[in-house]
Amino acid sequence: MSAAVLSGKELSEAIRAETASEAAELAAAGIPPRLAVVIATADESSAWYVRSIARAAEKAGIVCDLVDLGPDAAAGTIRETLAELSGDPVVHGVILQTPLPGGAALEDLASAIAFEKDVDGASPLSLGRLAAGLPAFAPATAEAVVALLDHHAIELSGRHAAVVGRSTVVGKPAAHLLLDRNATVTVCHSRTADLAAVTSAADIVVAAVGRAGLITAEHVRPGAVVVDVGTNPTAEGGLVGDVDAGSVRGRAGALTPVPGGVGPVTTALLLRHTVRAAARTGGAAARVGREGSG
Ligand SMILES: NC(=O)C1=CN([C@@H]2O[C@H](COP(=O)(O)OP(=O)(O)OC[C@H]3O[C@@H](n4cnc5c(N)ncnc54)[C@H](OP(=O)(O)O)[C@@H]3O)[C@@H](O)[C@H]2O)C=CC1
Ligand SMILES: Nc1nc(=O)c2c([nH]1)NC[C@@H]1CN(c3ccc(C(=O)N[C@@H](CCC(=O)O)C(=O)O)cc3)C=[N+]21
Repeated sequence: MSAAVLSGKELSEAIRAETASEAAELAAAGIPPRLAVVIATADESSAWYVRSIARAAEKAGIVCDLVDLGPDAAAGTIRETLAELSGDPVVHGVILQTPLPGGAALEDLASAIAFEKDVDGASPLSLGRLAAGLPAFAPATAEAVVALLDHHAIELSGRHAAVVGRSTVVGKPAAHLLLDRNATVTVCHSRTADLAAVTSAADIVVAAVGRAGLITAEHVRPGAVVVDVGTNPTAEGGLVGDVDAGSVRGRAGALTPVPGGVGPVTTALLLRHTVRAAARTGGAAARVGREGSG
């Protein structure tokens, strides 16, 4: 048996096409959607993401500003930059890349991102609302995990999902989204005593750790669905996941590839969020305009 390949290509292309047409409408209405990417890291997987965002934004007709503060930026500088972008009326979306310098916490700095511009759902307000089941942008990666499973018609309700990783960017929000879909969720992390025992009891394993090849066949129950979120740079200049695809492929029922799985869907959803954020400010401006002239 060889696991089915859960590609993100078709889904990401569909989201990008829809996003491009919404962006064109907004631009025609005088509201060109604009995303600011704040970078304070030399991390190679972040660099992959930033390149992917910039390329996809250009194709979708979204203006993308890369604000690179350097890997030694002080937390105060990052915070001020986020506050400034939040106050800039031509910017509709703001994302702060992780990891952050000097152990700064994303959830602390991201509180400087205005709620309506928090297109990667990183601020405590967005995350709190997500956990409470209230409307907010979900972190694009966590949303991509569920969107990719939905796209491939994988049932979530009543199934046991093990999420490996508990970051604010992926693990925790992915657990909330899966819970919202009536999965029974276990969250694992670096102190989990027997990782293989937990993950091999699950129907769905989501790996979001950042360690190449951590998840091997012994972590996976025969026929389980495995979602590989990891994007680990290789010495050859490529990307590999957290899943040892060579061994897991022969045991899992389905597996997302890296590259070409969760990554492209993440990028597409971030751009969709940006366009939706722009549409909302546009709607508000139009209302103000009507009220002003009426
Ligand atoms: N494809 C995509 O769209 C995206 C990919 N990524 C990639 O996903 C990966 C994870 O990213 P991110 O969540 O930001 O990373 P973080 O470093 O913030 O979090 C990693 C998590 O993995 C846990 N962990 C570390 N070692 C182990 C272990 N041996 N066993 C079990 N758990 C472990 C950590 O536990 P603890 O909390 O105890 O330290 C932590 O919760 C990275 O490769 C990143 O590049 C990220 C976002 C989007
Ligand atoms: N606040 C924050 N949110 C993140 O979501 C976040 C982050 N910080 N820091 C870095 C990691 C890493 N990450 C990736 C997303 C997509 C690809 C991606 O699109 N990869 C393509 C390959 C690259 C390409 O060909 O475009 C693929 O998997 O097919 C890679 C990496 C998001 N991250």
